[in-house]
Amino acid sequence: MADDRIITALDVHSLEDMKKLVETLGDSVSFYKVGMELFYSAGPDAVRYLKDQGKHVFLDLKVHDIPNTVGQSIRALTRLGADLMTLHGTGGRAMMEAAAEAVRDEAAKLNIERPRLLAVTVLTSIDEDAWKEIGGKYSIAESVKNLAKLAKEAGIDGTVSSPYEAKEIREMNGPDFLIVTPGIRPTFAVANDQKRFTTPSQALRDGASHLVIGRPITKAADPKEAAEKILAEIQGV
Ligand SMILES: O=C(O)c1cc(=O)[nH]c(=O)n1[C@@H]1O[C@H](COP(=O)(O)O)[C@@H](O)[C@H]1O
Repeated sequence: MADDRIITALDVHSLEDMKKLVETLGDSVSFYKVGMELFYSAGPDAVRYLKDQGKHVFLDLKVHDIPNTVGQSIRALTRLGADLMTLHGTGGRAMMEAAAEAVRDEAAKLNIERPRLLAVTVLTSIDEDAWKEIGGKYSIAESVKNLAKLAKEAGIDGTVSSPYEAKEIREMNGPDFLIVTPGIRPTFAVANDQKRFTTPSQALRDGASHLVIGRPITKAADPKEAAEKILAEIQGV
């Protein structure tokens, strides 16, 4: 049976491919991520289809702009009824505050459950060399911690970070803060472009509330079997 802590990333570029995967995975997955590839190809129908199937939806569009634009965009996205949505923490305090206010206000107007907002910190494909190259002054760990603190202060519900930073964020931001970690690789999978990654059970032990897993499931020869192996690994963690 599915586990809401596992979010499967539907990184495909058509509604048909998405539906095929969702059918294949059946009741082994209850939470899906719609990211840029699928949303830019299929639009809001992708979210609607998943909600109609009774699935939870993480709408990962990583919004990043000036506060007014972000607030209005988050307002529009709130109407789609996703459970989780992302914005970039590096957009700063005022941008995150605008988003936090917009999502609360719009959900109250529509009388719907409020989507939870997550601030993306430092992408899991970035290592220390790549971080320095783009001007990172502090270590990745310090920078992620700083963004997680700022996000909480701005009224954001959680962060997207690598599993490496989960423990410190959990200690700092408390038990209710959402810590969503991509960069998850079961022992049977290859790393691809991920640089800061660990296994599903280790990420949960370190304090992650949800794990985002894409290719280890979706590109597996048997996606349902891969999902079930992951579910077995995290049982009891
Ligand atoms: O926001 C995300 O979901 C995200 C943030 C991050 O730092 N790293 C990261 O890999 N992701 C997403 O998580 C998913 C990981 O996919 P796989 O590497 O195939 O498991 C992709 O959809 C990425 O867009």
